[in-house]
Amino acid sequence: MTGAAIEADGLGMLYGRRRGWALRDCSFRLPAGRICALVGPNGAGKSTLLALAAGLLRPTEGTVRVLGAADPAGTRHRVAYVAQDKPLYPQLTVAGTLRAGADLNPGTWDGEAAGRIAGPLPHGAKVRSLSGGQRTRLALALALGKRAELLLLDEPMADLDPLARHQLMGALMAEAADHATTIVMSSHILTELEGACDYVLLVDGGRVRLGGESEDLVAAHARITGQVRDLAPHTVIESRTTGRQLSALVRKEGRVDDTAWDVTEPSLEELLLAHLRTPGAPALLTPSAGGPVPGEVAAA
Ligand SMILES: Nc1ncnc2c1ncn2[C@@H]1O[C@H](COP(=O)(O)OP(=O)(O)OP(=O)(O)O)[C@@H](O)[C@H]1O
Repeated sequence: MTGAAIEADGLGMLYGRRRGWALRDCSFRLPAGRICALVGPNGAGKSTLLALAAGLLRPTEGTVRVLGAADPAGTRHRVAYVAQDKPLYPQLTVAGTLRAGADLNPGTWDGEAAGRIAGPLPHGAKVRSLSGGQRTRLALALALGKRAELLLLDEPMADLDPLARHQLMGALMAEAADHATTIVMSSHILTELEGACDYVLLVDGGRVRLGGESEDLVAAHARITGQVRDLAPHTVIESRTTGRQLSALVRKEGRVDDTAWDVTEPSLEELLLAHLRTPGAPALLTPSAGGPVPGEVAAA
């Protein structure tokens, strides 16, 4: 098994007693080299999880190991974190910001990578005069220039125009492929993540609900349509009946009887939406994400 970029064990975060848990009982593993989509509704705990992994918050309970280190704060030089509000020094120019990136990362700074991302920006302009999307581009340029092993990106594409989004997503993918960089990217744009990410963590209500390779998570489910009948032994994530017709998304327990139903594979977006609509659906982690290895539970 490859090394883990992030390993969380019973991770919990309470900002204040009256606010309730932002994150609770989170245990999962993210193998190194993956491009992971971090999805979930507003307030699910995505930013909290990223800030814990970046070592900017200390967990209230449990642990999070990052690149093998027990204290994520001690591994910041190997991690680049782009927060949702893209904090930058407003009085610096674009060129000055890139120079600061080089000064702060001696020996590892990749000026060419940063330059490729920052290219379209007005280099003499002060950061405070940049639009939201331009600031995002600059923050991503700093993150890529750092040549980090792990990129933690909190809704990086939210304020980019579609062309910039497409281009920057391509640049991130190229970075990941060339340098085996692990990327964790939170986003609400499920269609965009589908083509780009090979790993998924779905967080809801402060807990990890789905975790693993996108392909394996999709393959563990089926969309079935046909005459209304008992769906056991499969776990129903959501279902709808119209007259005698049934349409359901199920988690497969063994083979689905395709003589009785039309069986198709759901898209990743369909799968995520179904789980978001059904907060009570049981959690599923694939073995690489720390879930049980098939057969092991029965043998135990
Ligand atoms: N600094 C903070 N102080 C107090 N509560 C906080 C703080 N940051 C987040 N929270 C609370 O923790 C919970 C999780 O918030 P978080 O920002 O991690 O969610 P999120 O999934 O990133 O949401 P969004 O998709 O809206 O960005 C929410 O209830 C939020 O109100």
